[in-house]
Amino acid sequence: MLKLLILDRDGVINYDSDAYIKSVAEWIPLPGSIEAIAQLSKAGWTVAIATNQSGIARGYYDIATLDAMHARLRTLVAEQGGEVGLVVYCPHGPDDGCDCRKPKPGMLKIIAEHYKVPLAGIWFVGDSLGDLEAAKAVDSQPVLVKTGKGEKTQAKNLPVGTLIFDDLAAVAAELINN
Ligand SMILES: O=P(O)(O)OC[C@@H](O)[C@H]1O[C@@H](OP(=O)(O)O)[C@@H](O)[C@@H](O)[C@@H]1O
Ligand SMILES: [Mg+2]
Ligand SMILES: [Zn+2]
Repeated sequence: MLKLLILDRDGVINYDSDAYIKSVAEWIPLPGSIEAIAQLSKAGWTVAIATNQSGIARGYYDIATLDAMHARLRTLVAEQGGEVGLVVYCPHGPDDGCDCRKPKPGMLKIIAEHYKVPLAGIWFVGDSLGDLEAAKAVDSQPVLVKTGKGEKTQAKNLPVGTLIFDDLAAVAAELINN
């Protein structure tokens, strides 16, 4: 079966900001994250992304800018010999009542349907409680990294069974070496 790993974006792949990531210039990879995605990809993993982007609804940046950030991500990973799979984002605001904004699992379902794999047990790596709750809602494996908002999230009431790693590089090492 396909080896699928789903990642949150801000705070897992790139630095996050309470002021949102509003431009390609503000989209800065966390240390080791690009290499981790490339190594996973080269080890046969399909790496997809599920990211809340309420900054679109808030008017902080547009879809073209968001797409440019993801093009940058794909270029950087390709330079390391890897590739990025499906990127799904929720452009809505907290009050829009959509089905895709985490902690709802809508984006995870879209990714699973795209790759025709069940979500049960699939690792979803995030830095926010909503990421972990989205995973739990569809019986995926919640995985917390301590980057981004992760250390603050770790102090909260985490879903039972949440795995905790320092960063994405540590998650990649675990998956590749075990
Ligand atoms: O971590 P992912 O899902 O990739 O993206 C998170 C971002 O969309 C932004 O989400 C916002 O939350 P609100 O959407 O305003 O509740 C804030 O937490 C920002 O700091 C953060 O940059
Ligand atoms: Mg995040
Ligand atoms: Zn949405």
